[in-house]
Amino acid sequence: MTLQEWFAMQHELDRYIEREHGLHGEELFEKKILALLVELGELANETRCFKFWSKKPPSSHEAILEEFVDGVHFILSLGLELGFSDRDIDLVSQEANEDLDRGFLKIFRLVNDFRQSKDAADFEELFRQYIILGQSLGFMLDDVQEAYKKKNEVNFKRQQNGY
Ligand SMILES: O=c1ccn([C@H]2C[C@H](O)[C@@H](COP(=O)(O)O)O2)c(=O)[nH]1
Repeated sequence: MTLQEWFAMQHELDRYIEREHGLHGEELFEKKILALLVELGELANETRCFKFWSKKPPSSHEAILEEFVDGVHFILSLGLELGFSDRDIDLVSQEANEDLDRGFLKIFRLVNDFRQSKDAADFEELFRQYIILGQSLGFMLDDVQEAYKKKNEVNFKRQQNGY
């Protein structure tokens, strides 16, 4: 899937949600920023990477991947809000974070930087670093795109079922 196809899938879902909830023209940027921060917290919780006080293991690889792609939805959606969907962002890298906690904290900071600046370069850096966080969790870009497609479909069904 190309990046343009990825944005197009998100665009369809966002438009469906907006129609379903009568939100056409509503300012959703800040809500989507908050939603992304919440998803990041949920993702960190599933990995349990920061829970030095607990011996419980992390959630399954699948559960963590599903949380991860929730975040991808909101990143794409934020890019669409600001008209960045035609940008050529190179998401392919071999990088991974050496320390997961710091990887998460970096994304929280990048989300806030992007919230303030609404700048294309900050958006691209956020998207790239989020993909690198995924690689640190063991997800290659292809896994992420496949899981995204599945969750996108689930999101449509949820809307159709009165979520
Ligand atoms: O405008 C929106 C609003 C929500 N979602 C998707 C992203 C996540 O996959 C899911 C979040 O749903 P919860 O399970 O957190 O309610 O909804 C979008 O793609 N676009």
